[in-house]
Amino acid sequence: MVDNRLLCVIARGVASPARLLESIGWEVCAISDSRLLPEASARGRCRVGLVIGRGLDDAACAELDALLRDHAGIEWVGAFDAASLSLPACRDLIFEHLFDHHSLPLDMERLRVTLGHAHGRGLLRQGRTQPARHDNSPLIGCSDARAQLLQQVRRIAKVDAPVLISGESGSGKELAARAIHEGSARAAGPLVTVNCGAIQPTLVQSELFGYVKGAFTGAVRDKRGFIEAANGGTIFLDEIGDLPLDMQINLLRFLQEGTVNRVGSTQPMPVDVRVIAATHINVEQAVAAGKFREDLFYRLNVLSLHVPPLRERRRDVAVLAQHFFEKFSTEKQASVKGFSQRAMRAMDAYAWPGNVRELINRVRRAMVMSDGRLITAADLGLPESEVRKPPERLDASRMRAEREAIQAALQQAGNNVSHAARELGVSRITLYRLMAKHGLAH
Ligand SMILES: Nc1ncnc2c1ncn2[C@@H]1O[C@H](COP(=O)(O)OP(=O)(O)OP(=O)(O)O)[C@@H](O)[C@H]1O
Repeated sequence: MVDNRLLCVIARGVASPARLLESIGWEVCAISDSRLLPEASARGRCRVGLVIGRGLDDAACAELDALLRDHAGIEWVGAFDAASLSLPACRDLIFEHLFDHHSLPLDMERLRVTLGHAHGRGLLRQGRTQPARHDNSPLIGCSDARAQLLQQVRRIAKVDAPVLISGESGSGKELAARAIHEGSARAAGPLVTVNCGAIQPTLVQSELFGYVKGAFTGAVRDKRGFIEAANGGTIFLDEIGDLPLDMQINLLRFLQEGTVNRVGSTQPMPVDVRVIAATHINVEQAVAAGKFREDLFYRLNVLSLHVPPLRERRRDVAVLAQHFFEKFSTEKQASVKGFSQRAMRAMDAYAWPGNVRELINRVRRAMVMSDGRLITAADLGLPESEVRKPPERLDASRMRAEREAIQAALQQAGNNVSHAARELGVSRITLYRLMAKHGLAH
């Protein structure tokens, strides 16, 4: 991977950054003038950048802010002195643009590890910039869970049996039902969606099965129900767990016989409808509690599909957020240009109890509320999350453990190398060699 280990360095207040970074093991491309940066990154090999700043002021931070914003495709790491770090503008830089930051003077070993992680992240980012949309599915995402879901949807669409979709509210059950219908042989027929929980219990029967003139007061003419309206297509019964028990038996009869009886009529009417039901409750538990008919459960659950909650497919979060950001940007002339790194981290860390629906609402609201160029975690109404450090590489942790053990042994032995070597179980010569390796002067 040597060919990609080019480090673009912008230094402010540091005389010779290339010399400072001699031992880093990367090819260093020091940029003295911001106009040279596009040229350097255009060489296409530069995935990681390092900003070194000593004695920064607000103007220098503003210049760096513009520069980093223009080169957001590079994973930037920062290194600043304590005075710069105390500046709010410098802290904003860190949170808006940087993958990680260090304080000066540099700990070369730590920096080498961070740059390695930044490089790895750059590679990952390359693979995920475009959401997996080549399949033309309305289900946006790039996680393995979403790929599996699509595969199941395709299989289920090929057969004509009833389907029971489970999943938390807002996770995309209705969207999955639509995808099944649209991928099935019934795609040219209607898709009728009924929210069973939203219909008054007294009206469920007439809404689902229809009625004939004179069936009850107000039935002034014949009316077909939702099931008949879906003839030749699919009926999607959302929140099936809310269907009253006495209605469940009628639905079961329809599933068994393929006919409906309008209220007030004894004439069964054949209908050709595929049923897809969905619920956010655990139907097996509802069956055990006597709230859902077991026979209906088995009749509906011929094919089952589970839509995982968003927190179990975190890789979809950024892609979905970006998708809806772009969608709403075209709806109205938005001044916001995207999400800040901090906002991305906050979304990544959040549990999304309301799933995709909640994400859509938060993005839409943030686009209205934001008064900056980038959406912040606060605009999204999310708590700021700590920077999640990637796990340390094994060789780096071995090095760190070795150095710490030597330092501790030397300290305990009052810097007596022979004593420390004995405590560590190595020869004096070996300890001298190790001390030199870790830059521990005696
Ligand atoms: N993978 C996805 N890609 C794009 N949009 C999605 C995705 N999943 C869900 N949505 C959108 O999120 C919103 C909620 O999804 P949907 O209505 O399908 O959820 P649900 O599980 O049926 O919710 P409920 O149980 O509350 O009815 C919808 O606007 C839907 O279009």
